[in-house]
Amino acid sequence: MAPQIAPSILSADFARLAEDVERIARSADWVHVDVMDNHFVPNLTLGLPIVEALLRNSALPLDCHLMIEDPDRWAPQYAEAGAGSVTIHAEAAKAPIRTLRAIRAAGARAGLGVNPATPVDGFEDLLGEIDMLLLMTVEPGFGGQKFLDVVLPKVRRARELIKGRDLPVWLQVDGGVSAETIERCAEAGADVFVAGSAVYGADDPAEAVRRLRAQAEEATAKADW
Ligand SMILES: O=C(CO)[C@H](O)[C@H](O)COP(=O)(O)O
Repeated sequence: MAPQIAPSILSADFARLAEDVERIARSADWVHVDVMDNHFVPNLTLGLPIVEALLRNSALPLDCHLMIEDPDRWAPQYAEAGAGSVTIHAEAAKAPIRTLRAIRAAGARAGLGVNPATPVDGFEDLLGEIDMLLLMTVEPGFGGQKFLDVVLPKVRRARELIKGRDLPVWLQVDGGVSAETIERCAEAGADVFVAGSAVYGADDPAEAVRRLRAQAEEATAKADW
C-alpha cells in the first residue's frame, strides 16, 4: 500500500478545529483524532460529540484513536457515528475481540494500538481481527514529544508478523513522526503515519503533509519489506 499521512488534530487549534481540518483536506488521507479521557492517559481532549461535529464538517475520513480506560463501551459508538477507523488500546480493552468485531460490524476499520513497552508478539493471533496495528512511538498522552527510536525494532517485527500471515493489515506509527524520523519508520515497515506537531506546527500544514508523504514514499521504495 502507498504510504498514508494522518495529521493529528491534537496539535491543531481546538477553537478552530473545522478550519484546521480543512487546511489539510486536500493533501492528507485521514484526520487523526486523539480521544483522551484523563484516565488511560494523563490528558483530556475530546469525545463523541466533537467527533460527530467533525464528521459533519470533514471531507476526510476520521481515524479515531481511543486512549481511554473503557474502549469496550465507547468504541462501537464512534464506529456507528461514522468514523472511518477506530483504534482501541490493547492495554485498556477487556474484551478486545468482541470490541474489534463490533467496530467492523458498524462499518469502520478496526485498529489495535499498543504502547511503546507493549510487545506485539502476544497479539499475533489477533491480526485477523484488525485492519490496522498502531504502534505508539511516544508514551501516549501528549503531542510534541521526542520520537522513541527504541520502538523501531518492534515496527520491523510487526511488519514481519503481518507479512508472515499475508494479511492486509496497515501498520501505523504515532508520536514524534516528522521530517527527521518518518524515513526510519517507513524503512522499518510502517505505512500509515500520524503527525501532529510536524504538520500543525508548520507554516503551511498542507505542504508539510506533502513533504512527509514524499519522504515516506521514497523510503518505502528503498525498503526491503
Ligand atoms: O497519540 C498521540 C499522543 O498520545 C498523538 O497522536 C501524537 O503524539 C501526535 O503528535 P506529535 O506528532 O506531535 O507527536
